[in-house]
Amino acid sequence: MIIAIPNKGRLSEPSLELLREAGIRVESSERKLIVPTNNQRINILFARARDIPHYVANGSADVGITGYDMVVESGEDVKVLLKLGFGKAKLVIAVPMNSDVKAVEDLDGKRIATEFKNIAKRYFKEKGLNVKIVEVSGACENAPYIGIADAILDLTSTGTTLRVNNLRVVEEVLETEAVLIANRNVVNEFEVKALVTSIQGVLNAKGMMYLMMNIPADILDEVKRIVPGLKGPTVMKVENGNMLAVHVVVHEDRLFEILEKLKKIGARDILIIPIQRLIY
Ligand SMILES: Nc1ncnc2c1ncn2[C@@H]1O[C@H](COP(=O)(O)OP(=O)(O)OP(=O)(O)O)[C@@H](O)[C@H]1O
Ligand SMILES: O=P(O)(O)OC[C@H]1O[C@H](OP(=O)(O)OP(=O)(O)O)[C@H](O)[C@@H]1O
Ligand SMILES: [Mg+2]
Repeated sequence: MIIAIPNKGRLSEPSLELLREAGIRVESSERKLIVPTNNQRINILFARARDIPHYVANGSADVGITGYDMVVESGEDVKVLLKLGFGKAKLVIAVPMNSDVKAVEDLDGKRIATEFKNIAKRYFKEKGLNVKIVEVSGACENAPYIGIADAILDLTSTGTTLRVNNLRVVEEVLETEAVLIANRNVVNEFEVKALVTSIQGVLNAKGMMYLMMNIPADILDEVKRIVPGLKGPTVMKVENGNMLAVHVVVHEDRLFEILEKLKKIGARDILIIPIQRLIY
């Protein structure tokens, strides 16, 4: 199986990291075209995020990681298998602060600079607006100031770039995040399914902790109220005395309040271990 992942840019490191967590490590550090992994049946194809939908659709790679925006822009017919939770951004239409444009409808007859010409064309066509698309390949925010466009269609996440360039959002067009995509002919293959299970297991486990503790048997009901767990806690008898060992999965965000409550009602020997994979 060949997995295409971005060779540069914002999605590159997080993609490698996610694969590492899912047990797939890239063997060679050189960024060759196709690189083997610790798994004999898996190779990595390093490519531009923008090209990955095409490579997956034509079978050069079986699966790939890229931005959902890139999938939509490419128009390729690939299967989106998983949302990956990183590379989150919004594709927005923005204009200079002092522009007269209040709503998208005011853009009729105007020029829009973007790296997303297909999405832009489709969007304005559906709205019945006649605009001129000015294609740029980056640093789109400059376009209104150098006089080549009246508005831009570009990605924003923290909003910093829009702010420092004195631009305001008129409309949100698309929400994007990194996705795992597959060629439609291979979605049912064992390796592809195994990859989905592995990555899903990693995503499910994010922030989840395995909590173990010893409790006096008579506080079990109270403990269950504090930590219900996935399907109720696992309860085991401790060999000596009237103690129980309780194991339960909790989200790390809840630990702050949970631990104090558990301690207060008599839980002790509390151990907390991060969970690497969680497959429901
Ligand atoms: N500000 C952002 N916040 C979060 N994700 C982003 C942001 N900008 C881009 N992305 C995501 O990362 C993907 C790749 O963007 P990136 O900037 O890394 O490469 P690029 O600009 O398309 O390529 P190039 O390196 O050729 O300029 C985008 O398609 C989008 O899905
Ligand atoms: O809301 P923010 O956090 O400021 O992010 C938005 C910026 O991020 C992306 O550019 P990138 O940094 O990838 O540079 P590029 O134009 O070279 O692709 C995007 O095109 C915006 O310019
Ligand atoms: Mg970019």
